[in-house]
Amino acid sequence: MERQNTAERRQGAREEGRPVAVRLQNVTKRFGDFTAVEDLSLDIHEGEFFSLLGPSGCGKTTTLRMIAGFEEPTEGEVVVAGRSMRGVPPYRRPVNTVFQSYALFPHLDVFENVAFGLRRAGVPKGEISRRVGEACALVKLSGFERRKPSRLSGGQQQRVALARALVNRPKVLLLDEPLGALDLKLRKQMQLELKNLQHEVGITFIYVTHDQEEALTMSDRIAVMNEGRVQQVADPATLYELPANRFVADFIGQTNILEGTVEAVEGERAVIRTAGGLRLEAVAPNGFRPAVGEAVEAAVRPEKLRVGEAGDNVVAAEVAEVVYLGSSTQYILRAPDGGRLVAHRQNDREAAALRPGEAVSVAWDARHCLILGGKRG
Ligand SMILES: Nc1ncnc2c1ncn2[C@@H]1O[C@H](COP(=O)(O)OP(=O)(O)OP(=O)(O)O)[C@@H](O)[C@H]1O
Repeated sequence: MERQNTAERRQGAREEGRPVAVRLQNVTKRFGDFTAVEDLSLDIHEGEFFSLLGPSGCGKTTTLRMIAGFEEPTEGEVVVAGRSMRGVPPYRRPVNTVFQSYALFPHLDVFENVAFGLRRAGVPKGEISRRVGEACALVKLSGFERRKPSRLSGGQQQRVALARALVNRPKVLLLDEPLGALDLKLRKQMQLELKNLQHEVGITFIYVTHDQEEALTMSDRIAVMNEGRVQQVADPATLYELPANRFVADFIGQTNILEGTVEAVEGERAVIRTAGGLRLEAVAPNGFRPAVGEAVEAAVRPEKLRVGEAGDNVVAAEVAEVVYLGSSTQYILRAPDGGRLVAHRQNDREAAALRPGEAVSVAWDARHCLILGGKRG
């Protein structure tokens, strides 16, 4: 817990000075006796690309719907641009939502789909024309204004949905898995486009996804959620390099978890003994200090494991499985204590591939082996 707070403080320093666009203050949402979101507090800043990331059912969409006004918190407060949103209906909030299902009007062309809200609001014709033109240009749909949605690709339809949300000039854009219906290649392309677009318009984006790679690619900061609770809020590199707990370490990327008992502690460094008798050096960053005798878990990323090289921790292992991944090869290794380790090695022409059954040594540095705060959670 202490580590999480330190990471948040560090983040806070970087975001300081930027006004808060959306503040969630001790927000809880219950459906009957089920708690979907529990005591959630977050500040999202103006111009930030902020993602809510977590597995299915962790409460991301419910959080977004409370900001949009489709749900009211059971407890706590949603504040947008300094104003409490309690009792404010969705259409009066300075936010707009883009959903995974684009919900375009099939009988209207691109221009009219984008213009729809402006017409209803009685915006003068000349201004509608100008603003729709600008919004279409932003999402690279100039020239498509007279096409019907049925004659657009999935990616283009999603761009229409974006243009429609941006044309009202919201302070905050809420995006609920907006790329979920696209194939992988288009999805990757749209991730970069969305990030560029956000940079260009400077609007706060709050993005919901269960895809960690997507969140890492696009976000300034990410809140990782599980079972209705925020686990850690940090920028992508901090989440990856300094996960606050086992859930975050497992959810963001791949990781090896080593269980052991603390034998010695000196400053940030600690020595752990695994149940199978391996002696490992590790670090406990961010002020967290394990006690001697404490049962802990430590995490080390597969790409930090070096096969056949030296390091602070060197373990004799046997290659159990070799998985070719294109740019890298994944080695599943059996350690002498019976543990399983995953190592990644970049492929290059010189390095001969290892074979199952081969005996190897595997090494990693103590600074890459992070103690996660034990089994207290
Ligand atoms: N109206 C509702 N009534 C009862 N339970 C609900 C309601 N809305 C959501 N829930 C429950 O709250 C939990 C969180 O749902 P939510 O949709 O916020 O999750 P999520 O993280 O967005 O998941 P997904 O990625 O699957 O959309 C789920 O267990 C869900 O079943």
